[in-house]
Amino acid sequence: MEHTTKEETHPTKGILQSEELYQYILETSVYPREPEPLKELRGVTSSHPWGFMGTAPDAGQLMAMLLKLVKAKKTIEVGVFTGYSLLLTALSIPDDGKITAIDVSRKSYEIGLPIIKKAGVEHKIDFIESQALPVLDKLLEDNENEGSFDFAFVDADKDGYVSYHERLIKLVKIGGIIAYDNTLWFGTVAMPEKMVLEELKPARESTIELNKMLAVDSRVMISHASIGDGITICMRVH
Ligand SMILES: C[S@@+](CC[C@H](N)C(=O)[O-])C[C@H]1O[C@@H](n2cnc3c(N)ncnc32)[C@H](O)[C@@H]1O
Ligand SMILES: O=c1cc(-c2ccc(O)c(O)c2)oc2c(O)c(O)ccc12
Repeated sequence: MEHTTKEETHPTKGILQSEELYQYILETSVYPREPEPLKELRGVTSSHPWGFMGTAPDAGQLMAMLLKLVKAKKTIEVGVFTGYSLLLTALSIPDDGKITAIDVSRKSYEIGLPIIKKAGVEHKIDFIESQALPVLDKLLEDNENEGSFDFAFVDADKDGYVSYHERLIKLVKIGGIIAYDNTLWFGTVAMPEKMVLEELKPARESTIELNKMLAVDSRVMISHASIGDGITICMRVH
C-alpha cells in the first residue's frame, strides 16, 4: 500500500523551489535596482517575528512595473504589515497620487513609517486602521469612488479575498488592475489536503476557492503568475 507521509515541515516560501535560482534572480535583477528606502524597510522587517510575510522584492519589482504601465495615481492596498508593498507603490505613483492603505494593525505599519517619511512619500498615503471589508463598503457608499481606482493590491486574510474582490471590481476602473498575493499558498493548493500542515489548511481552502472564482470571472482578464508565493493579476474588462 502506498505510504504517504504528512508534510512535517513548513513549505518554503517561493514556488521556484530552487534557492539558488531565486538568489540568482534577486542578486542579478532585483537587489541592484531596489530603491534604498525599500532595502532599508526590508531590513527592519527581517527582524520582525513575522518578517517572512513582507512582500517579496521580486514580486515588488513586478508590482512597480504594473503600477507604471497603468499610470496608477489612485490605488488601494489591503494588508500593509510594515509597508514594503505600500512604500513601493508610493514610490511608483506621481507626487499627487493617493493610496488608501488598510490594515487592522497600525503597530506594524509604524515600523516602516519612519522610512516612508524619510522617503518623502507619506503625504500620498491614507492609512486606515480597520478590518478591510467595512472600509471597502464605505468607499462604495460614495458613487465618486466607483470605477475610480487604477490599482489594488490584496495581501491580507486569505478568507477575505473573495469578499474583497466583489468590492474591488466595482472600485477599480475598466482597464485597472487588482493583484492578489499568495494565490499558490506555499504550493499547498496543488498538494493533497492530508499532506498540508494544519495551520495552512484554512488559507489553502480559501485560496483554492478564490482561484476557481477568478478563473471563471468574465469581468476580469487574469494572469496567475508563479512569482513569490503566487500573484494573480486581474485586469477589469467589464
Ligand atoms: C502578509 S501581511 C501584508 C504584507 C505587506 N503587503 C508587505 O508588503 O509587507 C498581511 C497583513 O494583513 C493584515 N490583515 C489581516 N487580516 C486583515 C483584515 N481582515 N483587514 C485588514 N488587514 C488585515 C495583517 O494585519 C497583516 O499586516
Ligand atoms: O497566517 C499566516 C500568514 C502567512 C503569510 C505568509 C506570507 C504572506 O505573504 C502572507 O500574506 C501571509 O503565513 C503563515 C504561515 O506561514 C504559517 O505557518 C501560519 C500562518 C500564516
